[in-house]
Amino acid sequence: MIAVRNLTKQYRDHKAVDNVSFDVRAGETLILLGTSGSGKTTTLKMINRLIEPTSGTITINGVDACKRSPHELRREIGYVIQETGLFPHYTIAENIALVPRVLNWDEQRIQTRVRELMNRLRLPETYLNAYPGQLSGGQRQRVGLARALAAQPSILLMDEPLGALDPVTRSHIRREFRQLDELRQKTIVMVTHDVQEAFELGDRVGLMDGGQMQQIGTPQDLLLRPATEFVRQFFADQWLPLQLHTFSLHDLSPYLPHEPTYHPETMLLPGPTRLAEALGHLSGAKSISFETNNQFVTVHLTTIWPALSQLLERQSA
Ligand SMILES: Nc1ncnc2c1ncn2[C@@H]1O[C@H](COP(=O)(O)OP(=O)(O)OP(=O)(O)O)[C@@H](O)[C@H]1O
Repeated sequence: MIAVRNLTKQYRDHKAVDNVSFDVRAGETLILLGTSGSGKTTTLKMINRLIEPTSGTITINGVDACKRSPHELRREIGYVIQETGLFPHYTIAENIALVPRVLNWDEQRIQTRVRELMNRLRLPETYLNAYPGQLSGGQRQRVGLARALAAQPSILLMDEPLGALDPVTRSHIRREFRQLDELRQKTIVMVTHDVQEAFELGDRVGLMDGGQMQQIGTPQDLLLRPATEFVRQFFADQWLPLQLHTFSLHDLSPYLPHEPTYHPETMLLPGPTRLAEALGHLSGAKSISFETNNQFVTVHLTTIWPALSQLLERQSA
């Protein structure tokens, strides 16, 4: 869907982005991760031509992005930024309706779409006529996302969309993002410097440094098969929490004692639930269960840690 080839952006004698190539498949979430100044935002902004590349190509659905009008391109690609970029003197409804109005949708269709998005993003309809200043940071962030989704773009670019929020709200909204059907079907490129966020939301992660792509792969690839010493070091101090975000209850299954009966009083979770989330549930319940290969597996606090240690040992062997 998006093919980036040998992309470079040069400012005087400094290469902000240096010969970067990657693909983003339809429906995939690719996270651009890296320290400050590593070239993530510049790469993202070249995709919708907010920044023009010095050299290299970007092809979107088989068409060279540089051969298209930037305005037309940006109408088709949703864009979410940290400060949300909401217009303070427009109501929430007017902010969300911005692109559909530019595209001349009829008023009834706009109203229906605005309400639909507000419902999906859990924004009460009483906020329709409120102004951005009357909302909390987390709510404004949801409005920013609703605005980017309004005209149903197939591609969404997000630059630190949760960067301005406190850690608790951030992790809450992150969970909501993952569960949102509207986002599941989108091709997403998202910039963050938060490693856990990258591992939680990314199908694949591209780690950048000094304008170059150091490695691109699944979270497991980066963690367990680092291409360079830089990649290994980058994740070293968060190795365990990242593993918990990488592996699911399914992955743990071979190392858990399989009890013959399913305890109906336990909390039932889907098998793909990541271990970090499963542990969160387990801390508030005696046990959790999940289904794998047509049988239920029950997990207790006393059985999860030995199983996890075996799983990690096997992975790093
Ligand atoms: N307009 C510009 N003129 C000159 N240098 C620039 C310009 N924009 C960005 N740079 C430089 O290019 C490099 C990459 O910047 P970029 O904003 O892409 O990094 P980033 O990884 O997104 O960082 P952050 O996480 O801090 O936003 C930085 O060294 C930055 O100073």
